[in-house]
Amino acid sequence: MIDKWFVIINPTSGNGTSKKQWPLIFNELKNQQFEFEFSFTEYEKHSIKLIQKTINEGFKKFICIGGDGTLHNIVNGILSLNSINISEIKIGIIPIGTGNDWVKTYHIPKDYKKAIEIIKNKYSVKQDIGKITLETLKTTIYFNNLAGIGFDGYVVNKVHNYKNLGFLAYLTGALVSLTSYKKPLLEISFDNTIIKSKTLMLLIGLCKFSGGGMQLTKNANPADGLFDISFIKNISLFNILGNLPGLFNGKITNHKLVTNYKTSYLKIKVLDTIETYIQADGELIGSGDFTVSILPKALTFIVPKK
Ligand SMILES: Nc1ncnc2c1ncn2[C@@H]1O[C@H](COP(=O)(O)OP(=O)(O)OP(=O)(O)O)[C@@H](O)[C@H]1O
Repeated sequence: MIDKWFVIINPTSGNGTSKKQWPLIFNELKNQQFEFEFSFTEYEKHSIKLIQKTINEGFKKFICIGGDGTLHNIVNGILSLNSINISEIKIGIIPIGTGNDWVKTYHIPKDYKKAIEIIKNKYSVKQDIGKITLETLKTTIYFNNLAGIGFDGYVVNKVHNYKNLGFLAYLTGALVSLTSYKKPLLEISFDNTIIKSKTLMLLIGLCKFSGGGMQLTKNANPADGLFDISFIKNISLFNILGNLPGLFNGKITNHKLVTNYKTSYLKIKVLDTIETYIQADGELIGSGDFTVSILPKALTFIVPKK
């Protein structure tokens, strides 16, 4: 086992801010007596390979410098390695992304010096992880923040056009997408419930925030062994504009058009031919039928002490 940290930097995250800030972060890590090695990601999803390689070399402590997509890839790299003792692995985060949604649940600050101080303190929590199995591709994808099918996936598909708008990128993407999106007919089964309906979106949450700070699931708790589900049949552009603050302060989950559930397993079937978009942690992962199950307290993250 190697006691040094391994730092993974996505130089493209936050519209290139990671790359610009790296020399400052490097110096701060040295000043704070961190012993570490590091690597930049060189292409999409490279952090999956990087983390697997470094785990195989014996590293157990990681620092992720990037946004939600980089963390998502790191989580996927770890969980798809079957042969390791995952409980020994710890992940700290210096958030430099566009949305930076996962860190908001834990109040990890964007200021890199404060984020490094938190990592140095090494206080950690175990968090639930979601596991998605896509039926057509027979692939498994893990998520640590929130997944969804429908309009939110459609927005993720468009949002790269607006990343230069920072945290407003997701809201802008959503407003621009509302007129062109077509609702698929879904069958959503969990526990003793079956919902068959045209669906604007189905959100499957572990943590509280998504879409650049929006709160679209109710009472999300990342370690209760349950997903927080929001099912939205329909909502008009007019309704969204009228409820704009509610998207960010969580009040939207009380809207009569939003239904909330808690469960640990769901099965989703697409009953028509309308194209579907499934997103996990803001990354588009596929389409079609899928199942989602929870892995209780599967991964350890370094967070501020409450
Ligand atoms: N060297 C690279 N070149 C191109 N893309 C990369 C590279 N390294 C990583 N990526 C991809 O960059 C994407 C975006 O990264 P990330 O989500 O961390 O930043 P962001 O989009 O700015 O932030 P957020 O997800 O918080 O909005 C990820 O899907 C990842 O696969």
